[in-house]
Amino acid sequence: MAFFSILRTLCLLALVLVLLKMIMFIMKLRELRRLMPAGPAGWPLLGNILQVGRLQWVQFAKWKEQYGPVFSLNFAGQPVIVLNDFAVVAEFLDRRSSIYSSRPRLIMAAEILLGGLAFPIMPYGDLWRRMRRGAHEGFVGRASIAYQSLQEKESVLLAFHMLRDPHSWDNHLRRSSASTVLCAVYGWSSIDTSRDHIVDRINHIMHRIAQACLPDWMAKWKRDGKAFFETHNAFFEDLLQEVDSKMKEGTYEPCFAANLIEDERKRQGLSDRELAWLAGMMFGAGAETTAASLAVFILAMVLHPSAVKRAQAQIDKVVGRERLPTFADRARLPYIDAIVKEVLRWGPVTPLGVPRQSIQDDRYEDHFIPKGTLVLVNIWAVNRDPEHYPDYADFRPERHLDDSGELVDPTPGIHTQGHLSYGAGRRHVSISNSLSSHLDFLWLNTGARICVGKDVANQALFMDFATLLWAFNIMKAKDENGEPITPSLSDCVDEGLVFRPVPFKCSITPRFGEVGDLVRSATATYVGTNGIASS
Ligand code: HEM
Repeated sequence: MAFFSILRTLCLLALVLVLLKMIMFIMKLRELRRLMPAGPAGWPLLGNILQVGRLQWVQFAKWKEQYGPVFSLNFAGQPVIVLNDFAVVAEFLDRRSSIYSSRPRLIMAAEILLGGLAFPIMPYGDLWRRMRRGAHEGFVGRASIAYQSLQEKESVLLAFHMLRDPHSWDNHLRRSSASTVLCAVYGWSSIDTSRDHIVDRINHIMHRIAQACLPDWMAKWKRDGKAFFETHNAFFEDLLQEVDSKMKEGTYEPCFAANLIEDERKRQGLSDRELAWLAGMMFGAGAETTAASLAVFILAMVLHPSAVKRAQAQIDKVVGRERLPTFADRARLPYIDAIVKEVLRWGPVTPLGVPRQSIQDDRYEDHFIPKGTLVLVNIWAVNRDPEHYPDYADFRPERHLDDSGELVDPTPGIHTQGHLSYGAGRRHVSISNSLSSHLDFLWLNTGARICVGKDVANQALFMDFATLLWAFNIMKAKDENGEPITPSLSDCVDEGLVFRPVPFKCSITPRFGEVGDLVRSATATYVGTNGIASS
């Protein structure tokens, strides 16, 4: 009897202690929120987690109206700040980049399941710096030009598949983006269905990585533990090994992986395992983002026939109707580059970017921001910053052009991209490409987290947009009564970190009689008449 009464007293004591600890924790959090930038009040333990909803960026934009461009949240004890306009992004991610360039440390997800080798979500540190340098040398500035012939070829193949089966346009965009990045990384010739399982597998890994940004208790798969890492590690190592063997036989195609193997072995910078993951992550980060931006382009063209008309007039003048566009036409097709910028601004496919985490205590105006704060950049809201885009809801490529039709930056002094869809991470001023790329390299010491694939992505989007607009009319589909179907502007599909428009019907038809022959003969010069990759 006495034993049970002691046990009961001990249990009660333990309960009181737990309650006391919880109360102290809640009070500490309250005090912290009081010092941090103002933000919405939340529930006692869960904080604001249940208030954000599916389209978090839209809710964040509403809170911006109430609390200003920087506000704080509490995600079950994790302090968070959200940045919502260009000025605060420049303040935190450019001027204070040495504090705000890291990523949250996700022990179970990033370190155990992904072996600490997933570069896009890796906290700032020596391995990130070495991998970023490898990626930078392979993709940024002048290095991106090496991929232009591959991108021209993939655009022709994309047009070929569109011509054959326009209804499956979304599949063609996905195949084309996957193919472009895989060929750039591993030196393959254009992919066909036999490589689909590889694309599926890398996409599967990237979806897991996207979930890695969730707290451990929200993702059941994290319990799979080390087996996940071992399986996928072997997969990435095999892909790199294939390139290495071809290099030894002298049968390889120049590509990012081959350059990495050659340079890093000389420099002893990255181990074979690290190289294998770096190459795999470039595909993972680049393919779905580009494919989703292509889908936003189709949506924008369907909804804005005047932009299609103006683009096609410029293409007809510069390229004519006897050949397909190439990169040699780019300087004389500023309207197409303006469409690239406007598609990325208007429909950012990573509306909240990739989360950052601060690495030391900081002060902003009168507020305190503790070390370890999660930093979310509301790219969607920044791209609608009314100070730079008064008519932000409209799709208007002209905003990126001056009166003579040449490209200008609608966000002068802040960002040369004209939008924030590639993230941020170093001050962008108007400087030449090579100087910019040199500065990016120096910036590695303080953190240059902006998308490392942005130059390659801009090129791919330019070439695909120019080719599709040269070849096709892209319009609303009609329903059974002959009425045009207007696709939804706001619905989107959540693919982890990437959001794309919900699938919609549209009409993609050749613009003039010779398109079919010209596209078929261009395709044949690349892959031969019998060897055309099928989707
Ligand atoms: C339209 C296409 C693309 C979009 C919208 C996009 C967007 C982004 C964004 C928002 C970030 C986070 C930047 C930050 O934290 O500030 C990022 C990072 C990254 N992107 Fe892209 N991206 C695109 C294409 C590509 C391509 C084609 C590649 C590679 C070939 C690539 C490779 C990466 C990598 C490796 C990172 C991580 C960089 C780091 O953490 O240091 N991306 N991208």
